[in-house]
Formats: sequence, structure tokens, C-alpha cells
Amino acid sequence: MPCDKSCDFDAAIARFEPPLPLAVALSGGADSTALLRACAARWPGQVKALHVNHGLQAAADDFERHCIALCARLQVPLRITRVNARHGPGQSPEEAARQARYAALAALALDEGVAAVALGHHADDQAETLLLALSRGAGLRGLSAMPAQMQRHGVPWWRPLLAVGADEIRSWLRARGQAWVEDPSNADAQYTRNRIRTQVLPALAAALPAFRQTFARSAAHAAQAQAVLDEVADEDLARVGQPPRIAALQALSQARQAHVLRRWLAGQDGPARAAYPSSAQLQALLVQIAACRTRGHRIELRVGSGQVRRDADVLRWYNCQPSPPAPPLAGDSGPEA
Ligand SMILES: Nc1ncnc2c1ncn2[C@@H]1O[C@H](COP(=O)(O)OP(=O)(O)OP(=O)(O)O)[C@@H](O)[C@H]1O
Repeated sequence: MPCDKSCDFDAAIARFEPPLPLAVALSGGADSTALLRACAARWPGQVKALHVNHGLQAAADDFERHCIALCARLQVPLRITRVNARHGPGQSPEEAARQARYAALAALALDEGVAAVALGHHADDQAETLLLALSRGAGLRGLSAMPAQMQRHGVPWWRPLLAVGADEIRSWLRARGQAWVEDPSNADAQYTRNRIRTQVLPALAAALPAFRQTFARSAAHAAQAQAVLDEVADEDLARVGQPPRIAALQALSQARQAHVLRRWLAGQDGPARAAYPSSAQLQALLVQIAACRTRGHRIELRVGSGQVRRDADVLRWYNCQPSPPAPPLAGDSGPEA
């Protein structure tokens, strides 16, 4: 959990109590390098490392070499896998790579039988994530930023460094003479996240020195409020049914209709987020539901990559796009010393 005062790296590691054995997702960058070193020292013989080689940039092999050398020196078993993520329609190459990475890491973690996987995201990443969400006009779910713990692909994930600043992690590494690999794409100003990191965070640090802690607190408030909304949406979904009955939707306030419709659409089959409505699509659907007072009223609205249609007294969602091929998982190189 984020803390109110400045938290140093060692304190964050001391507070970290994951189930063991633990895997560290090791990119070879500063943060996961520091995390692996600290975890290997704290739980000797109980820590493994997992690395994904995306092969997306020339530096990919440098990252892999660093991971192999680091794990050999720390005597930590390392698993490496290669992914070649193809991005689906409406998906950025970075998002496709991220999703393929989580799936590949989870497959390795399950194969290794570890109890949890630790990620190196830190307080600057959290602030960037929150600012990115604001820049997209995200709702509460986006403003919740990254949780300290989550379950995905059947694996528990932990982020023990969310309260630690990026500079602190690098100072910790420098003090130990520990090298890491710098990601060359981090300097590329075409990515919004990089512009936030290089232009916005320094300005925030000058004007609002405690921004990391206060932003993290706001994200935690948003996450808590979102959890309540999810509970209400689940209760409403049980009431309106699946597929949702139009008359039952009309009995709810529009704000609750919006939440229950998002919840229903999130549960539809198809590629991730295929049924995810934009704000404009959701608004148009609410208008149609309010206007649906006669037997002949048709509803046929584009939602995500499909359509929501009226079918007698219920709404149904139809996926209009074929599923993209599953990201291939190839070249798992097996355990290495
Ligand atoms: N290729 C990868 N293989 C294994 N784990 C990864 C990989 N890329 C990212 N991760 C995990 O996800 C976390 C966050 O990723 P992100 O892309 O923000 O970090 P990074 O700058 O690539 O690496 P680091 O956080 O180690 O400096 C990393 O700290 C690491 O735990």
C-alpha cells in the first residue's frame, strides 16, 4: 500500500509479505533488477525470475543477456520465453505486447508452481498511469490506476514498489554497483507516457513535492469507490437479468443503468474489451432505453466492435468481429541457472 511519508526501497521490501515461492517478473530494467536482487537476498532459494523477450527492438537481446548474467550471479533460476504479439484491430502494438507479456508470464508462473509474481512498478509509474487515465478522460476504474495486488490468468500478482520513487530505486542500485539495462524506447516522445515522465513529472515535483503520495491516495480512493459501484452493478445485474430486461433497466436511475450496462457488456464473449462501450455509445444506448416505450421501437446501436439490439423485451449484444488469433507463445527456453 502507498504510504503517507516518503518510503524508501528497503522499507518497501521489509513490508512486502508475499506467499512463497515467489517469481519476479524481470525485464532487465532498473526496477525489476532491484526487486529481484532484494527478494533473492530476503528469501534465498525461494525466488525465481521470469523474463519475456518481445524481440520488438534491437535492445531485446541486451535485456535477455543482462537477465541471464544477473540470475547466474544471484543463483536465481531464470525462465525465458519469447512472444511475438500481433495487435488486433483498434489495439496498439504496445497494448498487444503488454497483454501477451502478462499471459506469457502467467503461463511460466503456473508451470513453475510459484505462489505469486512480483512486478517492479513504482510510484512514478503509478503517477504516470493516473495522469494517462486523466488525459484519456477515464472514469473511476482508470483513475484507480494499478492495484498493489491483483489476480489475473489464475496467478496472484504483487506490486511491492508502488510507494517507492524511481530515483530512489536507481540510487539503491548505484550504491551497490548494480548495473541495469536502460530501455531506449523510454526516451521516445511520440508516446504520451514518455512525455508525462520527462515533461510533466519534473514540473509536478517542483510545484507539488508530495504529488506521488497524494496521487496514490487519490487512486486508492477511486479504487475503493469503484469497488462499491461494482457491487451495486452486480446486484442490479441480478435484478435486470442477463440478457437485461428493458423494463427492469428503465426502473433504475440512468447512472445505475450506465453501470449495470457496462458490467453486462464487460462479461460478453469475444476478444478483450470487444463489447466495451465508449462514453458516446453508452449515452446513445441510455437515450434509446428511455425512448423504448412501444412494441415496435427498434434498438440497433454500435457498441465496441459489435452491436446492441433489442430482441423483444431484452437487449442482446452481437459481436461483429472475428476473434484475432491468440498471441503465439514460442521459444520457451526452459530453466537456466
Ligand atoms: N519483458 C519483460 N519480462 C519480464 N517482466 C517484465 C518485462 N517487461 C516488464 N516486466 C515487468 O513489468 C514491470 C513494469 O514494466 P515496465 O515496462 O513499466 O518496466 P520496464 O521499464 O520495462 O522495466 P523495469 O520496471 O524493470 O525498469 C517491470 O518492472 C517488470 O516487473
